[in-house]
Amino acid sequence: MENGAAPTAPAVIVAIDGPSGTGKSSTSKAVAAQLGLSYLDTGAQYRAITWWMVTNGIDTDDAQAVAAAADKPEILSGTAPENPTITVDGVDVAAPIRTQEVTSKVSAVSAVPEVRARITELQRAIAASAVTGIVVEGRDIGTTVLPDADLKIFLTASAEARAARRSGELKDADVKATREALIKRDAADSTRKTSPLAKADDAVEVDTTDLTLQQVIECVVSLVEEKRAAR
Ligand SMILES: Nc1ncnc2c1ncn2[C@@H]1O[C@H](COP(=O)(O)OP(=O)(O)O)[C@@H](O)[C@H]1O
Ligand SMILES: Nc1ccn([C@H]2C[C@H](O)[C@@H](COP(=O)(O)OP(=O)(O)O)O2)c(=O)n1
Repeated sequence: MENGAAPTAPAVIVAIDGPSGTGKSSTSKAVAAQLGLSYLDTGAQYRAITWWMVTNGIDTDDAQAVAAAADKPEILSGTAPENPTITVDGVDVAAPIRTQEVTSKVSAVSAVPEVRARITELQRAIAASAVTGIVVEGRDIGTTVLPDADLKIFLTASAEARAARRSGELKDADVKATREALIKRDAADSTRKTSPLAKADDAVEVDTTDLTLQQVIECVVSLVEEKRAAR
């Protein structure tokens, strides 16, 4: 090493994909915090662009109108795992991107190729600038956004477990209705033409149905540490 500087570990890139309610966000944030890595919630970016379309009166079922507006909003993600942030044109949208309206429209907006191209470019730039590394969670991170990630995880869980977890987060939620909405969104996300929700061939699949969140976090931390030790 020149100037006697301590050797620094190369940045580690972790991709975590899977359907809704499998534990991607909670696991990714905790793993990133524990290992001193950045954290990116790519679902929040798709929700943010969907929020912008809704707020600006764009018909989200009109793919051409969505495509034509795809490069208009400026979407910024703060990647500290203890305090992830998201703004659109300078407005904090952390709360409004979680409404039922945005949730019901996000699959249609995120299926539009121009939207995916725009958001994928943002995601790659954020990953490239993460000094110690990053945990990126979504649907197509291991397959499309970061195919050279050091570690790819694909989380799964039964529809029952996922619906129970999601409805536990929402006041007055009906588990049956939540389960139906979640299955419908997963089907739309898995069958779209452009980079659908899919497990990469080299991803490690973890079924979280009968695991506690803590167990899932420990499992992923061990897998990252194994990868780091092997380099
Ligand atoms: N293994 C688990 N066991 C029980 N609850 C979990 C588990 N993993 C996550 N949760 C809870 O389920 C809900 C959805 O988790 P989240 O991380 O948002 O999933 P995703 O990002 O995959 O949609 C959260 O309330 C979270 O605390
Ligand atoms: N990499 C990604 C991440 C999310 N999306 C789309 C598809 C998802 O239904 C929405 C919302 O994702 P988000 O992770 O916030 O969804 P959850 O409600 O946490 O399951 O965004 C995507 O197309 N590609």
